[in-house]
Amino acid sequence: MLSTGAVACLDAAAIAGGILGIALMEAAGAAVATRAKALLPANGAVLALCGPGNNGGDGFVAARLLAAAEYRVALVLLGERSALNGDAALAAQAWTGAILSTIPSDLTRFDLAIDALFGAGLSRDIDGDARAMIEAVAATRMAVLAVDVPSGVDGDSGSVRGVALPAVETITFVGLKPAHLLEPGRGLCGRVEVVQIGAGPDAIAAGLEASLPPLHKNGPDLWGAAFPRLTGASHKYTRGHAVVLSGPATRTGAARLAARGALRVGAGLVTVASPAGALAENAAHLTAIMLRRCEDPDDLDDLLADERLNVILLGPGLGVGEPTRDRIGVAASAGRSLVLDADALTSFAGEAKHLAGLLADGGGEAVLTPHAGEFARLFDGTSVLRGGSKVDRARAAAALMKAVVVFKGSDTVIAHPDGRAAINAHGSPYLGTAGSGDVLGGFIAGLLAQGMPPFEAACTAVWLHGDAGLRHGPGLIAEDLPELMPAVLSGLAERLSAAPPTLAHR
Ligand SMILES: NC(=O)C1=CN([C@@H]2O[C@H](COP(=O)(O)OP(=O)(O)OC[C@H]3O[C@@H](n4cnc5c(N)ncnc54)[C@H](OP(=O)(O)O)[C@@H]3O)[C@@H](O)[C@H]2O)[C@@H](O)CC1
Ligand SMILES: Nc1ncnc2c1ncn2[C@@H]1O[C@H](COP(=O)(O)OP(=O)(O)O)[C@@H](O)[C@H]1O
Ligand SMILES: [K+]
Repeated sequence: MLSTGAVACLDAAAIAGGILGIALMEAAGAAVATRAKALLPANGAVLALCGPGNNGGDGFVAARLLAAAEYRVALVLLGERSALNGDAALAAQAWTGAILSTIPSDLTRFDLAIDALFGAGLSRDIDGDARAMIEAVAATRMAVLAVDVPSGVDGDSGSVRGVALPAVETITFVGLKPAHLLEPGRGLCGRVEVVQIGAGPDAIAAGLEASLPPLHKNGPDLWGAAFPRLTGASHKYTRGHAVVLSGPATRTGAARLAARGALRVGAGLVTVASPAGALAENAAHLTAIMLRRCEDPDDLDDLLADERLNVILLGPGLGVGEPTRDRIGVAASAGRSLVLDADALTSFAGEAKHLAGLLADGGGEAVLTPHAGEFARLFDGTSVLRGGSKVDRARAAAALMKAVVVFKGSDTVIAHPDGRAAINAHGSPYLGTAGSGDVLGGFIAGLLAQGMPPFEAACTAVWLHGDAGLRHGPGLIAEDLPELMPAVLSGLAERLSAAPPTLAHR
């Protein structure tokens, strides 16, 4: 993905490579016109809203092409025509129709608005004439086609600067920007289409270079190569052994949900480590998953004497306080891969640095999976909470913890301490149900158990979890998520064009 700042570098590299800026703008405007035609009735009426920069330039090009194709076009320019510069001025020169300085009073006659007010160059909150224009159009039922990003949406954070114009569709250029995936931007974009506008591979490489550290849209392209594959020689011990710590009696369900997730996603063995008082309750519900008594930190230490237990998940239903902190201390010092969720994170509220110290001392790899509330509690008092986008905050958290951070939500961000990050858009609101996050933690543990590196394991788990949510739809409860894995994993295997694991045994 590209940051908005990188767009200028990309343009400069394209121009240095012999492509004129106006050619890029013509291609961008042509793509907008093509999509507008698809949204418009024959001879439909278009309101083109053009801003003072190159986003407006794209709007002038689209307006010209639509007028030439016999659509009825009214064009409104924010600001003075004489104030237009560079390519936008050239695009305006080629427009021979009228330029209105205010929007027409009767907006009901328009079928579509092209929103070319502000794109990558939005630099402050919108007010005055621009705000009035946006509010007037937003108050109608007119469909809006946004150029690059809906005006008012900050391209890097997805936040709204004062006011934003919701779109049914957004056409962006060369690559996705963070605002297309981060809320509230994502919800304001409608359907997003990325179009190529003739910037060559060198220019795109320059844009990506300027966008470092890399930010990805989460999906199989990012982690498919690291996804575990079975061979005929695979057996349960090659698929890893995950341990999930259970809470006390009457609070054991979360751990079992996680354990079931770990097993279904492919861990060879899964053990629930349970306090004595909760053994009967856990035993009544577990079959393929093993059960061990684990009353105190010493029991956990004993359990971990078996080196084959390679991943430990702590947090779901575990309780907040000293006993949980002690168990985390033991688990961290065992040097295994850790997944810390829910109560494990809240037990270190305001003490993120202390937790980071424990993790560093143990030398194992860790994945932390806070939702927004847990994130705010854990990082209270640190610079992590100081502004920036959700990606910025996830990156800062990962750097502080020297661990992979999965900052959950409808726009889950996965961040690595080295700065690489991914935004997940593959999911469904039906995932917002009690215990859903516990299963996600289990998926991460199950993939770590199979040897995936933590960043890839976390990205994969988030995607699989989202895929399950999309497949199931209404009526989803957390128990369904592990049981959807056979279908989800078969679908993934097809996507990766790898034979489903069972074929390897034929
Ligand atoms: N390679 C690509 O991807 C290509 C990208 N292209 C297109 O270029 C677009 C980026 O163009 P851009 O850099 O000129 O910025 P843009 O969004 O037009 O806004 C800047 C203007 O808005 C003004 N302004 C800012 N905030 C304001 C506010 N709140 N209220 C009022 N005014 C405000 C700001 O004023 P200033 O801050 O300078 O006072 C300045 O005049 C990009 O989104 C894409 O559509 C294509 O043409 C082809 C190649
Ligand atoms: N609107 C949504 N779209 C996509 N995913 C969502 C949405 N709401 C919640 N989720 C996902 O559901 C999970 C909920 O986890 P969490 O808040 O920890 O719940 P719990 O503690 O009940 O298990 C997270 O993975 C989150 O990203
Ligand atoms: K726009």
